[in-house]
Amino acid sequence: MKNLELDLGERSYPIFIARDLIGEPDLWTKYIAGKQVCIVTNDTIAPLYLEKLKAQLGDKSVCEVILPDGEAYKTLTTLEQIFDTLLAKNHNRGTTLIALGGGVVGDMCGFAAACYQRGVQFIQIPSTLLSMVDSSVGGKTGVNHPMGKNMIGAFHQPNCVLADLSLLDTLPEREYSAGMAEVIKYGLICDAPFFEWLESNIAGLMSRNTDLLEEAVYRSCVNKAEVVAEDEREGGRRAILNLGHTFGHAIETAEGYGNWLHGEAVSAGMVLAMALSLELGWLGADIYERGKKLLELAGLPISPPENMDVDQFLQLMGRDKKVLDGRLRLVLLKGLGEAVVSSEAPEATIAKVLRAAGVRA
Ligand SMILES: NC(=O)c1ccc[n+]([C@@H]2O[C@H](COP(=O)([O-])OP(=O)(O)OC[C@H]3O[C@@H](n4cnc5c(N)ncnc54)[C@H](O)[C@@H]3O)[C@@H](O)[C@H]2O)c1
Ligand SMILES: O=C(O)C(=O)C[C@@H](O)[C@H](O)[C@H](O)COP(=O)(O)O
Ligand SMILES: [Zn+2]
Repeated sequence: MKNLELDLGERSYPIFIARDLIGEPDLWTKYIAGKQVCIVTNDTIAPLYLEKLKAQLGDKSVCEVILPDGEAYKTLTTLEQIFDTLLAKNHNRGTTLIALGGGVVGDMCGFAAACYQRGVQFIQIPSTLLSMVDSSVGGKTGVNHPMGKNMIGAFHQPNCVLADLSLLDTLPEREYSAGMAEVIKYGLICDAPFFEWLESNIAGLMSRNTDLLEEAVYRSCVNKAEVVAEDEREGGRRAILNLGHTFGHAIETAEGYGNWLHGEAVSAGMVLAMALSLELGWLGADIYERGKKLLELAGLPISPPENMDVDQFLQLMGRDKKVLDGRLRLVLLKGLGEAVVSSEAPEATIAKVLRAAGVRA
């Protein structure tokens, strides 16, 4: 087992990473403060893991909310199901919510925890690679709006994160690849040795070798925890975690939530961000090629969708949460493991890079 702590003073919490962790209640149920527990999951994950989780909760008073599966349901409307159940079952401020699922369930459960009776505690049990390495850590919670990704949300940290790697045994290949996009992101933005380690081990990782997987999840969480500990609410450095996301969120919104998976859109977005960094003369062509190659070996798309045009891209990118005084701020690379947040890229250069990647003029 590998553990780490996200250091946020009195809101610090542990992240446990190993196989078969749900079955070790002594390790994690102490992070449930009171008697009441509400498990939030979805209709794909519930038949696989809900009973196993409930069996660990001994004398707790447990209820469950089973949401419809999919990014398209990451909405304010779906959230009402959680609030309706909590109220119907008389859950009070001492309740603890448990997110059992991927990033969609985690983001919604976390947001419900941030809002219910103005804030209750919650635990993250991530069940996808993406949620183990990224969304369960750091306290960003929220839902989408038809006009933009994650537009409504809150920062709300969990009490603990339980990354039980055995849950990944049932994860479909496409979803596993999507998670690899965020893993590779850490190498690109802040950890060149990790990027090189990923290059050397990508074949074993794609065949889900347990030791390699544990190491990749651990090193991803270490990187994320370090950035979040320094800048919890994205006043500055945390924005580097957004590499590829201004492009990627535009793709997800344009394509209809769920058609391009988040990790797929981020992969194509990171290639665009690297291409822009190259165009600005900030990044060597060798690093650009290595980044693209690694994403490809992870089974990820490296080009944006063919049906978008440049104006639509730029318009959607203009709604990004990092926009300041009407100017786009993009995460770009000045080298391997050296991300910067910059508003220096002229719109004409961004448009040129989009066209060069095959986006219609
Ligand atoms: N809060 C953050 O910091 C943060 C970070 C990254 C991404 N996100 C968000 O996370 C979401 C993407 O998360 P995701 O990639 O986990 O997608 P997801 O939650 O949609 O899960 C992917 C699919 O896999 C299924 N699934 C989950 N676990 C499974 C398992 N163990 N076995 C079989 N099937 C399983 C799900 O039901 C779903 O169909 C996006 O909404 C994205 O915006 C948030
Ligand atoms: O934790 C962060 O900070 C991130 O940016 C991680 C991203 O991978 C994640 O997709 C996040 O939800 C994006 O946040 P947003 O603020 O751009 O919506
Ligand atoms: Zn992301």
